[in-house]
Amino acid sequence: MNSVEHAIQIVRDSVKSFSGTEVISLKNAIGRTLSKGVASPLNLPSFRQSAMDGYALNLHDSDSYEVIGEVKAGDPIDITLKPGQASRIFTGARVPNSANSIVIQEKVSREGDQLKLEAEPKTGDFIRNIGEQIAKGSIPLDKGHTINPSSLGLLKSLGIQEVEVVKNMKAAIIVTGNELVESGQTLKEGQIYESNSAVIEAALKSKGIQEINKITVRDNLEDTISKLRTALDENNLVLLSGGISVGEYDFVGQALKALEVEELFYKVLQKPGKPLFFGKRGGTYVFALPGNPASTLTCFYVYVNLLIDLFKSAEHPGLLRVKFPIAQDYENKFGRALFLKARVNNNSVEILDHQASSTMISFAKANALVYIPAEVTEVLAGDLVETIILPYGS
Ligand SMILES: Nc1nc2c(c(=O)[nH]1)N[C@H]1C(S)=C(S)[C@@H](COP(=O)(O)OP(=O)(O)OC[C@H]3O[C@@H](n4cnc5c(N)ncnc54)[C@H](O)[C@@H]3O)O[C@H]1N2
Ligand code: MOO
Repeated sequence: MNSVEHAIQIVRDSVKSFSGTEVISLKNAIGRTLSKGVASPLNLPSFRQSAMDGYALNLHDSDSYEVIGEVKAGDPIDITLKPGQASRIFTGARVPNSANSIVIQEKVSREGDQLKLEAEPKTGDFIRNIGEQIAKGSIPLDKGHTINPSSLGLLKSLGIQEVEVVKNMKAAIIVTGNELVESGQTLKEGQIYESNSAVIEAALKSKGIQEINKITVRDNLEDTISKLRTALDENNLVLLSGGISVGEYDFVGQALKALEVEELFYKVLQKPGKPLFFGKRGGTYVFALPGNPASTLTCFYVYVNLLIDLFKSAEHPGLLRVKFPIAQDYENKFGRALFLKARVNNNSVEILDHQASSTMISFAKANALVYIPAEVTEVLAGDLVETIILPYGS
């Protein structure tokens, strides 16, 4: 059976990054990856700004100043200060051209127009200079950067409204399983509420994928083949949920064969997610994700997430992996690599209860997955373990 490392390498080797680009509105850009660096159209700040509430000074040799005016944030005025004169000023306000220092209001006493300093301000104190954060024409964000809330804020502060990004994948989610029922309906004996498609859809959206087709198939070969065929023709990423194991009603494997999807790997020595399938047909990538909910999401984070990043040439493909000391002893009795739902707390990582592939309870509380290689049978408290940081962990 494939090792985790081999399977990841196959994903890496199979992906051709996509060269198509498009210009999109910044408000739709979360999760999208820049196809070229963004040049700043202005200096940030574009005028000298006060970093504090206090007084703008034209420095001289005494600690006494005369206050001759006031500048609030947003005021366009420029007060001319002679040496020894000051202006009341507030955080974010334009510093008068003639001022060369700001003193904070906690360090002065004021009587009428007379100001007495209780500090020795130096030239440049609390003044944010023009272009100090970002110089006009410089490239604050490079090609390959994936837009997140903070980079969205940065681009907004530069007045940028559109960005050029790599075209993203168009995805289909195919859900198999006769036992599955949409929420809102009454469950009959033997039925469960369908949840994987919502999980996969949310995870895809957070990767900036907006075109997502959700398809449901019955557990029969004809329906699976016909809907899979259409999905393969119309998308470049097809994610199937369930039906990939060895049961008599698991038709996904047969349908993939019938439609000549090239198998790149099937089955990985891992828990959860052993029956994971990865293949390709033309320019379409296909994952058959094992149906157990925690298996589906683990496989998404470890493999699908990586593929999407590689496809759009993201600067840092895949989730961040770091080493943490493990908080407790942990035995690997399975002879498979483990991805364990875990929480990083301060300086260690704790494995959570409820690791079964069928439950999301620990996943919901996790902020990381601990990776234990297949050949490691036991880790002891304090050992460093590879820890994959989850995007939604909080
Ligand atoms: N004899 C064997 N049986 C199984 C093996 C095996 O090696 N030999 N492998 C087990 C492993 S490991 C896994 S993982 C599962 C994966 O099987 P499938 O991908 O075929 O998934 P299903 O059988 O369709 O479903 C498994 C489980 O998950 C529930 N499920 C499925 N889809 C959804 C959904 N969309 N929303 C919520 N829950 C879902 C389903 O009801 C089942 O309980 O196979 C083992 N069996
Ligand atoms: O590998 Mo399966 O995903 O354990 O349940």
